[in-house]
Amino acid sequence: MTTGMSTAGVHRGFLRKYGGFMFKQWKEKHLVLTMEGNLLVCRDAESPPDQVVALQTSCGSIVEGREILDLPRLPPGGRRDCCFALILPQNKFLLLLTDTPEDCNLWLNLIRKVREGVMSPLTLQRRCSITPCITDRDPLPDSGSEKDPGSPRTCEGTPPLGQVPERGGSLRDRRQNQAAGARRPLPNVSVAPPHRVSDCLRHGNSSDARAVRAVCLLMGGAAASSALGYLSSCSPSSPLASRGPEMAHGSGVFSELPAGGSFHACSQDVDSPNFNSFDFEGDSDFDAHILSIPWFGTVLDSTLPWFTNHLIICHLVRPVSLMKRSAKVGRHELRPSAAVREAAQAAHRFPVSRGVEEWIQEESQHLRGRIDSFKGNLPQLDKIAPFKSFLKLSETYGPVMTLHLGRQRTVVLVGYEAVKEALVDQADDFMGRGPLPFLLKATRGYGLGISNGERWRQLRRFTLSTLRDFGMGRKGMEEWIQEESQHLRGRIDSFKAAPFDPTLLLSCTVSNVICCMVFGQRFSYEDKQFLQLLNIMSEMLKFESSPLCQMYNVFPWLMERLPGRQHYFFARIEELRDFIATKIHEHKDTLDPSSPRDFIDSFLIRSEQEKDKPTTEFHHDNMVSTVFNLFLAGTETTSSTIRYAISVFIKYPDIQEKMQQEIDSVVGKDRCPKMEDKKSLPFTYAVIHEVQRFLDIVPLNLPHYTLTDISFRGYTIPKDTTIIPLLHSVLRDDKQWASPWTFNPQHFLDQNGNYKKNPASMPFGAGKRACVGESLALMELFIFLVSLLQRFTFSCTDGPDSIDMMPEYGSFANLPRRYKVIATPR
Ligand code: HEM
Repeated sequence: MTTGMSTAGVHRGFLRKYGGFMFKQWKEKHLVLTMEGNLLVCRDAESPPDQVVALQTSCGSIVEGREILDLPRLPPGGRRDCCFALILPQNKFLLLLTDTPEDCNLWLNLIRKVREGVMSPLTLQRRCSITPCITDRDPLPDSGSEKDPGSPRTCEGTPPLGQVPERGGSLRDRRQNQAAGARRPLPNVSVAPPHRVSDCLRHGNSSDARAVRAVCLLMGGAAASSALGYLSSCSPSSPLASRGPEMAHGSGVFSELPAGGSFHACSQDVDSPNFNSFDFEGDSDFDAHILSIPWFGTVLDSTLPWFTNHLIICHLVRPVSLMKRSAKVGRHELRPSAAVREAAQAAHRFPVSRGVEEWIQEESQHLRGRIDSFKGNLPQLDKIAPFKSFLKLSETYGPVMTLHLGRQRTVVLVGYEAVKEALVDQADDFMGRGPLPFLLKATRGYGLGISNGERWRQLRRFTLSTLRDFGMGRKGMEEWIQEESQHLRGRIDSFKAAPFDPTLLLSCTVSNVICCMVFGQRFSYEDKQFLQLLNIMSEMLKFESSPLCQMYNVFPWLMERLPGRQHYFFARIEELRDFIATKIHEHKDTLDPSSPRDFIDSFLIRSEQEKDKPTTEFHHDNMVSTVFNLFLAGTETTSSTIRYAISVFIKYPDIQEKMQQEIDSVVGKDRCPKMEDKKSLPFTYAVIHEVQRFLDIVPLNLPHYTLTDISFRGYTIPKDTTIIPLLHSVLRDDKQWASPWTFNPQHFLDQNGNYKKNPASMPFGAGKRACVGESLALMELFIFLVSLLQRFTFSCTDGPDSIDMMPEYGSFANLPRRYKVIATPR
């Protein structure tokens, strides 16, 4: 635990906080004692305060640990003499626990003196002899980002971006950092303060003793009553003391409830860390998980009613299990609604009565309010296509804007200039990958795609060099693709110009290329296991863009416990992982270290070489998950792009015809196309790039992440900020494209009809984290599409007008619409 320090204005430090009427769990909090005599209780050093205690006006008294008669159970290592409580108005109190008695005394002395006005906090700072860990900025709630010269502009409805966190270090260190950051001021748009729940039963603001009892009953019963008892007995000045006898410990309806510690004795499920993360005080795992994947979180609004209902039921599960030990409480004749009663009974076979219903309803309103505050800017976003909203918001807030997607601070970079400056010019600063709960689960946190730091560096270098060794972007790979294109054409021939859906077939074709590289083999298009795996991958992509997956990314701990289709998908993912593990096993059995056949062989050889290195990243888990990454990322992206290109051919027959003429004149109808031909096929190559630009398959990019505080365009972006380099805005940037919203191959052609590169063509991302499969994907797109047009003309039954070029937007990927196509041999 860090201890507080002060010089220039603020006393900062960590204490553990206990607040509200019932004891739930000790939470680590960041406390700030300000010059004005406010004690700010923050989630962490960067968050705006969850609670502000004006010591001179709001703190009725201070009670030390030894005076507390019925102290709730302390966490491991906790000591009574490290504890004290601030008694606040409206029956609230704040219980604080430090690591050491010295810290406790320090905080007590400072707080007492400030509260009693013996010293102004300013004087205190001068006298205080603690090691300095200071800020020269005042983090009062109203000092939001308006006063913060270094934060990217914040959108309306957003809590202010936290100031650069004070990560230890001296004032001099930080001044140097600031100088280096060359921060510049930006006016802040009006900022909604974080929502606060007032008059909440659970938080004890109500003066209705009956209601408070119900809250105790609902939210923690026994422990809560003990806490109330403690307050009554240790603080005669507390308003609680005048509450009446039934509120005092040991009296009235709670008299037979066990002591505070018994709260922890309830079922394991209820006591699990994840369950306890149901904390509506804004300081728990709940916050940590909520909307960590920004675009997935956008469904929260629409799913809120569902979520709230479930929360209430979960809410009940806890008290009901506690009531088992205090059954006499039942004489209040509380009766819940049928639904709630059913859920409670199903969970615990315990009758609950009706009066609770109203309180639950009221509580649910507070809960909704509280959840609203968690949503940050989410209500402002399009739920299906959040990238559209980002683009719109940037018209007001500029190309570098801060949003809070849920509680996750997120900086969105809009337009080619901003994205290129970040990903390319400041590649080192922006190379972190943001955490994606769904992918974390699927990969168990291993593998290239999701990792950071040394693991990522090692895996990325190895993957790139190994894929190149096996021909990625080279002749060897070209031959594989040519061979695969023959299989594809043969298969399409077999449809004899009848309409067919090319989706699965194209997945087979593209996946086989990856399979050659990774597993050293291709699969027949009839292979049942192969088709099964492709089905899983396509289901996964759909799942990733679905509201269910978004729920998972927002509330993984909850969705893990609730029944639902998510478990089906995770089971399917396990099948995919099992398949990979089996292949690895087979490779081990047949490995010849002097002659690696594919990616897996190379990985096994490297694992063997590093087997005595304790920090090696070349182990089984990283191997399975990296192969998983390649298999997944390399299949659906490329095959969907080919499918979209076929839709373009049908929609614009003149473009198709022009390409065919060009191909006929350069490659002819019989020779296999090769990459070298692209120089002589400028129109064809331009169309392929325009297809990628217009499809915009990964509009938000994969999330990046700041691994340290960084300076960008004069702003300081704190560590642990999610970065969205909005690829959609780059591919539609009107400064870079003549007609960004129209399909126009001229975007990639100069006046002489030669192919012209455009640096804003970034469908693969850019910089250090850019797609490792870019050259492979481009080769596949070129060879497959050219060889298809050599042999077929594409159309559909309902004619070009029936083709909708707008993809099906998803929160993760934009996928082309599915059509039955007709491939007429030429
Ligand atoms: C049209 C096809 C493809 C598109 C549009 C595409 C797009 C992307 C994008 C936008 C990223 C994220 C870049 C960033 O974070 O800034 C990415 C990452 C990645 N792609 Fe692709 N990709 C394609 C094909 C492939 C193929 C064929 C492979 C496999 C060989 C592949 C493997 C990966 C991997 C492993 C990553 C993660 C890289 C890392 O985190 O360091 N992709 N891709």
